[in-house]
Parts: sequence; C-alpha cells; structure tokens
Amino acid sequence: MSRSLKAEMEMRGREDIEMGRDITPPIPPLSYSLHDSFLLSHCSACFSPLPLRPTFPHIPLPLPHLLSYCSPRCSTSDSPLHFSSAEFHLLRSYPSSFGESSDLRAALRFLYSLPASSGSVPNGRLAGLLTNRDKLLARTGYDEELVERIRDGARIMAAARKMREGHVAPEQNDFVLEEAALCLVLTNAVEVQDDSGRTLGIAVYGPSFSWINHSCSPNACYRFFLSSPPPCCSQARLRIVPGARHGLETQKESGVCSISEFSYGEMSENNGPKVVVRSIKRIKKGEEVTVAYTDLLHPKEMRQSELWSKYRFICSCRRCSSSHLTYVDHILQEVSPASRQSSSLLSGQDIYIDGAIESLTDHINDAITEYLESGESESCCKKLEDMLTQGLLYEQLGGREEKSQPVFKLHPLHYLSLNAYTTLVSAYKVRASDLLTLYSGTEEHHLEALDLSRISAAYSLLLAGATHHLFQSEPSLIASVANFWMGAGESLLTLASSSVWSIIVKRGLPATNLSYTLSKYICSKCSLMQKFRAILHHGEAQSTDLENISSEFLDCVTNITQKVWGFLIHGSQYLRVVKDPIEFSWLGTSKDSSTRDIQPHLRSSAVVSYHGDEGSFSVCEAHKCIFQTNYETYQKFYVLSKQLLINLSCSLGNFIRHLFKAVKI
Ligand SMILES: C[S@@+](CC[C@H](N)C(=O)[O-])C[C@H]1O[C@@H](n2cnc3c(N)ncnc32)[C@H](O)[C@@H]1O
Repeated sequence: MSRSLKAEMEMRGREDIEMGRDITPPIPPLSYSLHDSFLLSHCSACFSPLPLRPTFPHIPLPLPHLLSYCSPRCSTSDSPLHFSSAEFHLLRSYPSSFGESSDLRAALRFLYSLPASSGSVPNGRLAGLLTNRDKLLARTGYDEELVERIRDGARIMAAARKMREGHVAPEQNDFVLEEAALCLVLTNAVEVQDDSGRTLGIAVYGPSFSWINHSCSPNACYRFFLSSPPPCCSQARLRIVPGARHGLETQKESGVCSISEFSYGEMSENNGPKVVVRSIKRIKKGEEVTVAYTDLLHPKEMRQSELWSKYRFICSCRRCSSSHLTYVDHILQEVSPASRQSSSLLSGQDIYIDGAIESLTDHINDAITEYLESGESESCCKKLEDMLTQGLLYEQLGGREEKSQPVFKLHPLHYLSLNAYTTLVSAYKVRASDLLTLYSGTEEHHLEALDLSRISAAYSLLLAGATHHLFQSEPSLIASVANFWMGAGESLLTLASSSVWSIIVKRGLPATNLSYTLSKYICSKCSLMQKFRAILHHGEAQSTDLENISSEFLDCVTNITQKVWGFLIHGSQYLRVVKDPIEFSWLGTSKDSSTRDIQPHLRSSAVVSYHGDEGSFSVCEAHKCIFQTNYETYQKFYVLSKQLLINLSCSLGNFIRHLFKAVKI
C-alpha cells in the first residue's frame, strides 16, 4: 500500500461553481444490489420495475431463479456477474435468520470486480475506497451486534465463494478480505431511491463520489438515474478534484491528487443506477464539497448518534459545532410542557421531559411502523392525530395528579411531527383511494373520499411550509424543501382536478372553467421564475438571491393559502389549531428567538376563517351548512375553494418548476 493511501480523502471544487449545477457526470456504480424485498418486483441490473413478463437469468441454473431482469440485455450483462461473484451461491444457502442480504451481495459483487492488482489491504483501502474495518471492529465504541454481523456476514460470503469454486462450504477461519469488503460497503454504499423516494437497494461508487465527506450543512446533494440520464446531465463534466485531509507529501501545497493514483477508475459498463452530484450552494475553487450521510431534518443528537454508529466519526461541521444549538436543531427536538393554566413548568416537573420525549417517540414510531407493516391507514391516522393533539399527560409519565395538569406536546416543527405529517399525507390518500375502490357507486362515498384527500393535501402543505420555515435558517435543507413543495403542489392539483367536484357542481352550480382559471392566474402575478432564471443565466446566484426569491415566493403562496386553509383543514382536530401552515408567527417562535424561551402555542379554540373573493365563511359556518344540507352555501364554499386550490397549485407549480428545479435532487 502506498503511504498516501493512509490519508483521509476529500473532494474539492476544481473551479468556482454556482448553485444548482451538476458537478459530476453520471457515475456508474462499482457494485450494486437490490434490497431483498425488491428482488421479485424490480430488475436486478437497472433497478426498474419489472414488466409483466420478466426475463430470468440467461445462464442455465439447476434451481429456481433468484433474480429477475426486465430485458434480455439486462440479463445478459448482469447474470454472469450474479453467478461468478457467488451471489447466486450465497442466496441459495442464505440463512433467513441473518436478515437483509443486500450488503453482503454488494460486497461479493465488489470483490469479484476488483482487479488482482488491488492486492489485499483489509485495514486500509480497496480500489481506493476506505474500508474503515479497523474502526468498525475496534474495541473503542465496541458495538457487539455490528461486529457480529460483520464477522458472520464475512463467513457466509467466504463460504459462498468457496462453493462457487466447487468446494462444499468448508469450515474457514480466514475471511479478512470478505470482512474488509463488507466494511467498505457499510462505509461507502448509498441507498438508491426511485423518483417517488422509495429506497430500492444500495450502490457503491468510485472515488469521485465516495471521497465526498459528510456535513450536516452540506453544499451538494445527489440523485440517481435508473435509466439513461438526459443529454444535459450526460454532458456534465467532473468539476471536483480529490484532496487529502492530512499528510499527503506529494502535492501537499494544493492538497490535490489524481483519482487514478488510488483507484482502478469507474466501471465502464452500463449497468446499475448512476449517480450525479449537484451543488446546492455556491462552492469556491478549492473549497471542500460535502453531502449529507444522514437525515438533515433529524436533530443534532440523533444525527451524531447515527453517524457514530454507522461510520464511527463525530461530526464537527458548522451546524454541529456552534456553541448554542442552532434554531433549527432546537426546534426539531422541542417538546414542551404546557399546563392548561400556565405554560411553565412547576418545580420537579422538568425531570419528566426526557421520559416524555421517549414516550412520544415510541407512540409515534409505533403508529408509523404499524401502518407501514399492516397498511392500517385509519387507525394510524387516529393514533398519530391523537398524539399530536393531546400529547402526554404528566400523570401518564409517572407524575402526581396535579390541579393544573401539564401536558407534554411535540412542537409542530418537531422532527417527529414532521414524520407524522409525512405518514398522514400518505395514510389519508390511501383511505381516500380505498373508499373509492370499495364503494365506487355512491355519491356520499365520493364526497367522503374528497374530504380525506383534502386533509391529505392540507398535511402536505403543512409539511412543505414547515420545512420551508426551517430552510430559511438552514439553506442546505433546500433539497428536502423542494421535494415537499413538489408533493404539496401535486396533492393540491390532484385535489382540485378530482372528478368528485362534478358531484357538487351537478347539485346546482355552474361548472368552473378550469382552463380559464388557469390562464387567468398563471404567471400574471408571479415574476419569480424570470428573476431566478436571469440570475442563474448570469451565473451569479448568491444565497441572498435565493433568500429574496424564497421570501417573495412565500408571500405569494401565503396570500392564497390564507384563503384556502380553512377549507383544507375543515374537520381535522389537529390541523384546526394550525393557524397558518406557512407563516409560523402564530407559534410565538421566530428564528431569532433565544433557544430557551420557545413554547408551542397550540390553541385548541382557534377558529380558522375562510375569506373567499366572494365573501367569507368561518369553518364552523361551513360545517353547519354541511349538516343542515344547505347545499347552496355548501356548494359555493366548495367551488370557491376549488378555484383557490387551482390558483395555489399553479403558483406552487410555477415556483417549483423554475426555482427548485434548479436544485432539486
Ligand atoms: C465515504 S467515505 C468518505 C471519504 C473518506 N474521507 C476517505 O478518505 O475515503 C466515509 C468516511 O469518511 C470519513 N468522514 C466522512 N465525513 C466525515 C466528517 N465530516 N468528519 C470526519 N470523518 C468523516 C469517515 O471515516 C467515514 O467513515
């Protein structure tokens, strides 16, 4: 091993780079594998969903097929690797008790592709990539479960490799190389997601991607291409260069070295998902390029613990090392006791706050897991909304019954609240679609389904507004915000264009002219896109430009949202206390607040008004109308809301297309 391979590697800007630029061409993987649960539904070579009649491996196998391919081309190029890497042998004899096999399979494929000249460097690097084996198996910070998984996994891999060579799985003691490859996969592999954000499998890329370090306030993000990337991406060039963190003697001044010094280069074949890195901030020449290895919407302590258990390092980025918790990190973990009479803690009650956080976390996570595993959408909505609305009583945490019983509630911007909103968006959508499938004939069920879609859209708007609020203090959240706005725009547009509206119209009111409303609204108010396009065109986008455009966008969307929010949240116990899903001053929080004096102010008595262009209704009025079947008012309320929804989704659409598309992952 060359001395320089011991250096910690990083990637830096080769030149000044504006935000929203692809800074690598599409990079093919060195190794990849689908997660076990997708082996029967997706192509093992390109990760696309399988057609009705998938192609099986083109090699004659004596046993049932273990992988499937979408086309003979994918099969021809991938199935020899499946067999020769011993992935086939591993799957055939895999102990089901060992759980997920994708990391072991990716490690086998990696080892097979490794040129003989790479030699054996189990504690250092393989093909230029850090194995981290010494740290992952070290005594300090010893994680018994992880060490056992690495050791047993390596033994299973080694046995499969022996079987491929024709030996009948002999007892082995030496599987150092397999251990190193597995550690390398754990350290360098990234989760590959499809367009809808589903994690399909994992992939390991060469140094130009894998040498990019982590930051909790990164300046780059990445996205995957399962099929061929569009020509604009394919033409992107590599605008980053490697550098060494410590002690590279050669080229020490610039700290820059060549990738080929360390690696055998990127795989040239066309298989597997390709990755493209994009700048989300301006990057100066020579500045380190970083991406996020963990969820940036998790609070600091949680991010630190995830990074330690997976990679064994303590993050010292700007966000983690600031002397006070940043506003975003504070709010993401805020649980406050709120007594019915006073919002301050009585003496002795603060000891329950940790217990409250733990219990709230368990309740919310249990409801989400149950939904994901069993698909029980109705009970999931109830459990999550009950927990968000009522919180936990002091008494439930073991405290004495008090006259003014304090209640521990999650802040509406707590990371668990955001997780709950994400789940509620999906669960309400599923409930609406189930209702339409089961009772396709009746008008009442159609109306009920529209109501469920309405609540789903409200949660997606709240999610986008909440993350946008956080993004104003932490610009690296832009990729998450872009995805949430996109989701909100899509939900609102789907709601506005639902065929169920025709039932309301059928009951007496003239149909609104959708295309007229669209043409009336599009771009007449919103010049944001031209501004942003012009800035990007001149290649001078600064974070202040983004801030200005972002706040103009918020003004524009807030204005319409105020008019339609009452309609969207009607009937939801939790959402009715959210006075505004975009402008959060009603919480009494601001990004300038000192971190200790923030209290959630959920007011259960809040009445949200709906001010349509043609008059105003309170939600209560609308509610009454519905039950009195005063159809005229009911219809007016709905039709006006529909127009506003269309306006809102158009406004979001404009913004998303022209601002966030520039940086969207
Ligand atoms: C995918 S590699 C990144 C490239 C790596 N620095 C190298 O030399 O090959 C991931 C490993 O880099 C190191 N690393 C990444 N980000 C880091 C950070 N912010 N602070 C400290 N170490 C980091 C950790 O050792 C981690 O396991």
